[in-house]
Amino acid sequence: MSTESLGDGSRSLGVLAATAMGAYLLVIAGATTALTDATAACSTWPACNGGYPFTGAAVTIAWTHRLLAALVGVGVLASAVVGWRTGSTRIRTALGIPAVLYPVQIGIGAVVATTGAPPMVSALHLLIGTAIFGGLLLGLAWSLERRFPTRERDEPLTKSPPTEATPESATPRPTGGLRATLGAYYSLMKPRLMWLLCLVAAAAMTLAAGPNLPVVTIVATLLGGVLAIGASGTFNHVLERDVDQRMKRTADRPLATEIVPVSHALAFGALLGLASLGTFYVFVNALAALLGLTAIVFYSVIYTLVLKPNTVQNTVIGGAAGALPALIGWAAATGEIGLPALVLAGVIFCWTPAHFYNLALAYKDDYARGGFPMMPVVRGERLTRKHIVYYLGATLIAASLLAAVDTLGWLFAATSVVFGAIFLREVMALHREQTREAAMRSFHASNAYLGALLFAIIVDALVL
Ligand code: HEM
Ligand SMILES: CC(C)=CCC/C(C)=C/CC/C(C)=C/COP(=O)(O)OP(=O)(O)O
Repeated sequence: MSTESLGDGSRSLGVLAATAMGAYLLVIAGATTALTDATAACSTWPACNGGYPFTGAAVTIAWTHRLLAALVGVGVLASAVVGWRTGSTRIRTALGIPAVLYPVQIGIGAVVATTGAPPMVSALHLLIGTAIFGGLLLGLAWSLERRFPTRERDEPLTKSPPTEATPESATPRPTGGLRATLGAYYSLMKPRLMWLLCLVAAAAMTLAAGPNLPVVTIVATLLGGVLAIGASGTFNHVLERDVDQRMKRTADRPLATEIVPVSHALAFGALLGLASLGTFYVFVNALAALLGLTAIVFYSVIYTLVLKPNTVQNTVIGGAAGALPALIGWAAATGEIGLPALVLAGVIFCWTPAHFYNLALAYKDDYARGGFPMMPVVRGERLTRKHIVYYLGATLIAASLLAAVDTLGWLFAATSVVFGAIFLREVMALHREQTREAAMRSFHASNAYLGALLFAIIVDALVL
């Protein structure tokens, strides 16, 4: 992580970030089967089976874990010193706790290595590792907040009265034509969301069934999902057509410009919804159809009508709808809902605010103009940036839990660490730069993190 360009105090932030990600690497590696196997191959401590040479992959993994643990230990000490120097009680506490827990963790690590890892001791090792990571991340979030206060006005805005807006692109009202009409119906389905939501369902199916799933189930689940997103996206356009006219980002949408009549859009949405549920019911199973219906109703009605205009927690609660494809994928493969599916849904749930709050920052004025109580609008930019760090941390912890409840391996762990570090780097840049461009980079890093993680799940479960 580049610390040179961060300016005064940036080296300290770099130390905190690198130590937090190092601690995370230890946690997620500890949760994977690769390290469990390695522990069995290396039953003496602190050196593995008398020291050199590194005989075989398992012993190499065990050695790497121990050497990395020593390195992170130095980082934890350095972080405690950094925290102490700030003079802030909460930063001192957040960064002091990892320093106190670290020797305990080393002792438990020795027990895990030498006694064949009884489940309770291994679980405690992971739990304390997570607490160390959590302390470091909180210390980082609070240090970032202190180091980079919001440059512009940051008083909470009240729900501002909507005002007229000119479309950002000043799009002339389309005059029709088959191409334009088809394009309008296509955009009603919110196609840009589809790849990632489909990847969620695909990852869940793969986790549940590995390569042993009939092609028809895979195709029907993804098709049913695409149609469900299309239906709920269309209903969302219908319900928000007035407010879309007032927001620059959305003023050129097909219902805001009236290129598509409301009645046609409603019929299109209903058709997509029926096609989705029919596909799920006929080619997959009744549970998948029920979950698909829940997702459509949640996004179109509960999120759009109830949550989005009325509560600052709209994104957090709304994340439950985005997490449903994880349950749909698992249900498609097994006919039930399993623990790994719930944990994967938890990953998506935690990730959603870390994903959307970047856009909420980038389009804060637009959301205020539309009268939506988005986090930066009602609670300010500083708090929103800090919450992005919190939810990023929660996402990483949820991903390590997924490694613990399922048999995921090194590719999954490495992807979460590498793309998590890239995401964290962009979130730190957002704190520093506080521009729309930085918020958009952080938004794209959020999508890259989840996309890569889901892809790694699929490859891990199918190939490795
Ligand atoms: C409350 C939940 C969520 C909110 C409020 C939200 C909000 C948004 C918004 C406003 C956009 C821009 C859309 C556009 O310009 O058309 C967007 C883009 C996107 N969202 Fe979300 N989102 C949420 C959850 C999710 C979930 C659960 C996923 C997938 C797992 C997801 C994946 C995407 C993708 C792939 C894009 C497009 C990115 C691009 O165009 O580069 N979102 N989101
Ligand atoms: C299977 C299925 C139906 C899944 C649905 C999953 C789901 C709810 C995804 C979340 C997508 C979402 C809320 C996007 C845009 O927000 P917005 O509508 O607030 O964005 P806008 O400001 O662009 O209108």
